[in-house]
Amino acid sequence: MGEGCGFAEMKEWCRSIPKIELHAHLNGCIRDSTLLELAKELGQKGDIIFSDVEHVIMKYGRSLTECFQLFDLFHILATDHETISRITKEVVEDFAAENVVYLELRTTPKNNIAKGMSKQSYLKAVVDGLKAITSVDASFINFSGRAESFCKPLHKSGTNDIKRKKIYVRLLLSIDRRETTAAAMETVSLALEMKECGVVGIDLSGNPVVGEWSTFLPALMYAKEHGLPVTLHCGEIANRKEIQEMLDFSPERIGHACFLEEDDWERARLSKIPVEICLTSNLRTERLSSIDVHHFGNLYKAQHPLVICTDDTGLFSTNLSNEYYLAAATFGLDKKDLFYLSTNAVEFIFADDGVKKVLREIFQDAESRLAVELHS
Ligand SMILES: CNc1ncnc2c1ncn2[C@@H]1O[C@H](COP(=O)(O)O)[C@@H](O)[C@H]1O
Ligand SMILES: [Zn+2]
Repeated sequence: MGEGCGFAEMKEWCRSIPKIELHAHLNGCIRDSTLLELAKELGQKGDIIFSDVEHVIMKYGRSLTECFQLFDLFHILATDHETISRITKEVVEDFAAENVVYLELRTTPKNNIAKGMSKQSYLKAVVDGLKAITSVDASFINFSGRAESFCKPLHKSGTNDIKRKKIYVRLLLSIDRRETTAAAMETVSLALEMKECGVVGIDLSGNPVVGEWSTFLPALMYAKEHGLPVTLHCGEIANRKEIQEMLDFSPERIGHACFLEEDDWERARLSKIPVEICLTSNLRTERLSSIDVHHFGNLYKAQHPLVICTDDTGLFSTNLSNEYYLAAATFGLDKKDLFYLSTNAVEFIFADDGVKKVLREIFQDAESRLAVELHS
């Protein structure tokens, strides 16, 4: 960490600077308090045994396998449309509260016949959650399109209230590795239909030991052909063949990248593919022996395009400010380094140039405001 700067001061700096979050899964970011409340309700209905679930929710360390068991539980707790809207609203409010100015929130649209849910109605519930946000100014709509009326925000911000946090939110639709080619195609078609509601790209995620690359490729190619950017969970486990196939696909970004080998990195370096770095997630799921050997160190030194992200704030009890702090504390970054790391992330977002322009202005304003600290 930068010399002459105490822990508390650095933590406050990480919280106060504007930040960009590009890798956060909706259901992985549910507040513990909300999960407990939902679990209590289901416990009272006799659908689950609350004491068992409470123990699992409050547990600190989780293996990668346990994470996916836990997602199955989260999906039971947050199944209906109302709950999806509620968690969306809360997650955006939480990111805005720690000065995230642009959030690309990803989520897997789900078909659930028992709940009368289709992928489309799931996404509508997410958008309803965005519309319901009142405590911060959330901008999430591409106004140019035909779905405008469906997406109209319900609440307008008060123009005199200069203290209100502002956050741009865009959505990535995730394909779960358990899904079939047809289901993956359905997600990509939905993303194309819902572009005007702020959907800006596609993600491939889910348990990395499940599924085959060839199953998802047709849908991902379809996205590419229609100009929809793609980010892939790549190399979360050591699967050499799949990592190479993923790099052959040339996604717009990759997440994790824990198990790339030297020649994979050579390709990644040449193509300058931005990497979404999730330090706490990788540490907790034991993707590396200790944080100081994380590939962030070498990539940062090599000035490779990087963006610090959380992955699952709820699951890993973290937030974006904490991830910036962890990077500083582990790799000796100072205030200025962190600020420019955050600023550079603007260039890797999937939203259009109009949003990029606004974000660049937000960072320029912050740079002027923080000039003394940045240049001391
Ligand atoms: C820990 N590392 C990870 N690796 C791979 N996929 C992950 C993940 N963390 C989360 N997800 C993916 O996101 C889903 C939860 O959010 P949504 O239901 O989509 O909102 C999980 O079910 C999983 O598919
Ligand atoms: Zn992830």
